[in-house]
Amino acid sequence: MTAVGIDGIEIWTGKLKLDLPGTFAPEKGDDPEKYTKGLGLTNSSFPDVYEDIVTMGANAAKRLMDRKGLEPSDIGRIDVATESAFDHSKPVSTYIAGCLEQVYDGDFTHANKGERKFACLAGTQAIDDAYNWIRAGRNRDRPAIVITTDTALYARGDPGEATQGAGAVAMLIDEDPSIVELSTDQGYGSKDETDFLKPNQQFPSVDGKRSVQVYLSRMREALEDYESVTDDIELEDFTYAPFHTPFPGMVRKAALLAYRHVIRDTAHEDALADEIGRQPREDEYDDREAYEEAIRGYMDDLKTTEQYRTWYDTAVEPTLELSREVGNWYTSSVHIARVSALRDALTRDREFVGDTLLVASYGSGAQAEIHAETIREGWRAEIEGLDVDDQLDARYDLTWDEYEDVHDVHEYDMDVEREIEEFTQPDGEFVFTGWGRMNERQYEYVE
Ligand SMILES: CC(=O)SCCNC(=O)CCNC(=O)[C@H](O)C(C)(C)COP(=O)(O)OP(=O)(O)OC[C@H]1O[C@@H](n2cnc3c(N)ncnc32)[C@H](O)[C@@H]1OP(=O)(O)O
Repeated sequence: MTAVGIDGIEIWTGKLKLDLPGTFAPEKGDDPEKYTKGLGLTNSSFPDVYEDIVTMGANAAKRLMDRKGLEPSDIGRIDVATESAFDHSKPVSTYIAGCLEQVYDGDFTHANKGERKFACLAGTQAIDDAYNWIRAGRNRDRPAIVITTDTALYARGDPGEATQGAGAVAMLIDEDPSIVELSTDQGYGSKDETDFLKPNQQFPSVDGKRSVQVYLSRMREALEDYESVTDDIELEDFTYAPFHTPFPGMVRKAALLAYRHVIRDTAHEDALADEIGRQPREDEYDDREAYEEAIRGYMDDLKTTEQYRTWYDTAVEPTLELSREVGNWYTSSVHIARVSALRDALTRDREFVGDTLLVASYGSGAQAEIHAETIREGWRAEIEGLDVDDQLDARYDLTWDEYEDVHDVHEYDMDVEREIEEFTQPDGEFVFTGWGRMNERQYEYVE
């Protein structure tokens, strides 16, 4: 079977940043370590006044097409995954295609375009759609572009305000891919939940604490489902485990649960038995409460063991590197976790071809999905070509007052009467220019 997977990746970060321990924490009267140690975040990216989900997505896609030497007529499909769409009918992919057609010869007339929604999970689902379309032989040898793009903003004063972010990832899905091949095996955990939702509103209604529990429950179900269709998971089989990362502290919780689950009844559990005992089994306890208490005690001990720390520091911690610097990018979040892992492999000069990633995606509302990916021959050149560090370094560092202005500018229902100047100069990129006669958002390319 011909391999299908991710052939190219480009990232576009919002061009502003908010320093969480330095600027946000003092305003909120919080200890800065709540952000750096608790949530695990240093900065959040924000869009400048001329940026939005279309400009960020189009800018990432243009970089991808230029890098890969592609013209619009080469592309068979453009899918956008977002939970920040401003149009209930016209998909964001048409706006992005319209931007790209301003700068390339030819057009995307014969490309199938769409928009995928399932909170932060939608990007992974859009990759699935592209994969299935290629596997079904309907692609006429053409690749698909999948774009994940979000302005992850919460209402001012909501606890979620600490976990905002903005950015886009563009990925080329193709046969014989350069970066990773996707597995056919997948595990799902899915339930109707009301933990985080946006019923006809821009900012989420979110029950933050519950959303954390829902994430963990759906991930456990997805892992069990994945195990049911594959051989038992061996930790050694996966070099990295990129998770959906709303904030790194969330992944710290998920990774510990996953580790406990995977090592049960294995030599890893036996190896830890002298130090922290064996995992509590439910049938050893009189009631559920006592069992759960015992599990909590075991987990507290487990996370301090050298065995666990070594696995976490090698397979999980490196996937959090970009997230710490940019915050939650919703649909892009798991995809920047994968990029962080690949960048770590590059830094360590790993012999990486043929290694496997265990990729765990999640969307509120709620569904988790787990699959494996195998590293391909061309990964190194693709990752070396990314300029993420330059983009992060170039971000404008907002003061608190500027942050409030930027949040207001991007709130759809707020009429900002005062003129707010852009903080950065657009340079070789798409920008938002205003509204057209049918209330459509309009864009231009600035040289
Ligand atoms: C959108 C999705 O992807 S859904 C899945 C995740 N959900 C979200 O992202 C929802 C949006 N976010 C939120 O609602 C909020 O930001 C939350 C719920 C994540 C956190 O809310 P808060 O109540 O402000 O923070 P909280 O008091 O729980 O502190 C966060 C962490 O920092 C820790 N912390 C607090 N102060 C400190 C400190 N001074 N030093 C070290 N750690 C600290 C807390 O103990 C907690 O860690 P723990 O959960 O491991 O105990």
